[in-house]
Amino acid sequence: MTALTWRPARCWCPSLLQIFRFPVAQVHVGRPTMRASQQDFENAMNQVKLLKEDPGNQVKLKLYALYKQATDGPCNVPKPGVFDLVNKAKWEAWNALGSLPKETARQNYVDLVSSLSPSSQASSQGKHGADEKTQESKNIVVTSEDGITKIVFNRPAKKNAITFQMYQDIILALKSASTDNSAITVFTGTGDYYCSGNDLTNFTSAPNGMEEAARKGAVLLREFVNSFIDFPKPLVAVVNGPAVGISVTLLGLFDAVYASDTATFHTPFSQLGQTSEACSSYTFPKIMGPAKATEMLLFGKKLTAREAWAQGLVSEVFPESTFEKEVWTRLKAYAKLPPNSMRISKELIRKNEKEKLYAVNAEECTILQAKWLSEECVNAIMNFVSRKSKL
Ligand SMILES: CCCCCCCCCCCCC/C=C/C(=O)SCCNC(=O)CCNC(=O)[C@H](O)C(C)(C)COP(=O)(O)OP(=O)(O)OC[C@H]1O[C@@H](n2cnc3c(N)ncnc32)[C@H](O)[C@@H]1OP(=O)(O)O
Repeated sequence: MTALTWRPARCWCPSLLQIFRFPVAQVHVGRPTMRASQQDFENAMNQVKLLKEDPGNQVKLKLYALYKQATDGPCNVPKPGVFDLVNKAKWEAWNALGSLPKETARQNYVDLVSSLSPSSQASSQGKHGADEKTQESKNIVVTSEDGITKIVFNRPAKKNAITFQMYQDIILALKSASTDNSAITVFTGTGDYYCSGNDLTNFTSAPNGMEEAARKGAVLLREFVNSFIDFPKPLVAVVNGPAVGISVTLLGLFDAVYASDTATFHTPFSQLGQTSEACSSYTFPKIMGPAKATEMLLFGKKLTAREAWAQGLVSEVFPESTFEKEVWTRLKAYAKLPPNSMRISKELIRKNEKEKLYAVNAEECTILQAKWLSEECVNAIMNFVSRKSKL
């Protein structure tokens, strides 16, 4: 891809983007900030002018696109001619953001700029080899090679149950993967489970009281699910074993789901005194019809991999004996496809649903925040936590 000209001393303004020869930089996006204010945005624009090193083509296009989306909203200008490479690249980057809300674009701009600051780069330098781990957490392991960023649930002793920290690590991993130089992103699990869902002991640590824990949990869950709604690249689940709860409902926001024939899909929300999340109250009826969605989300029916495939939740089922080999061979081939075409086609599909998905996620989190404080939920959690002591 042609390089873009970088003039750190000059005022950073998208119209000054020229052509120059720099390798594409991998960007470690900093921990997500809360909603960015106009002042944060203006500070970030000034911070860009002070950058001493060229951040690479992809980052510059990302900055340009987020700046335009935050100031002008969705792309509203005609596409430049095929030979106008720089302006066409800028147009495509901006257009790929679709109907991303201005305030989200502003926040993402601030997050991206903050990750380019020297302190953030110092903490990430020297750690990101082509096939090395690109994330610190031991329970979420991120590697990147062959054009694939792999995000692994890595807590096999607890069936890959998701802790508070793991939610935050996944948000960070998706932000980083959205701007790295991989073509697709894949989730999978270590051990015999894909993921057993929310760590139910998350409910037992409420140092500032249950109401505060529930409020914080709802904020975390909403941001977590939004990071899947917003993810711009092809997102694939390699379901290597049983999947429970939120690891199942999130599949409705994935672009492809490949399952071993040992995988099962279980959403025991009613049994836990809880309700559906990750937009599944909208995506599951759309995917499998209301009757099948009810059996899963209300009645907690556990599906085999073949049943999940028949209901449209799973793209393809593979024999356990050949699962890993077949799936990774296929994904490495897919990762060689033109990334911009895949990204833009995904945006064409997703942009029609984004606003609806944001709204569904917000409503589900509000209802869950109340459910977590209900007697039904508290009793169910206590039963789980004390079940082994009753044996
Ligand atoms: C006050 C409000 C607080 C709010 C907090 C908010 C948090 C942030 C957002 C939350 C998002 C909510 C939306 C998500 C919903 C869900 O995901 S609901 C589904 C939750 N998961 C489950 O209900 C599964 C529970 N686990 C099991 O049923 C069984 O463990 C199993 C998965 C069927 C496996 O059984 P088995 O093969 O018999 O192995 P076990 O011995 O049971 O498990 C091995 C060890 O792993 C531990 N473990 C497994 N799953 C979980 C889990 N989900 N949470 C915590 N721990 C889990 C299990 O306890 C064993 O541990 P040890 O006993 O120490 O060996």
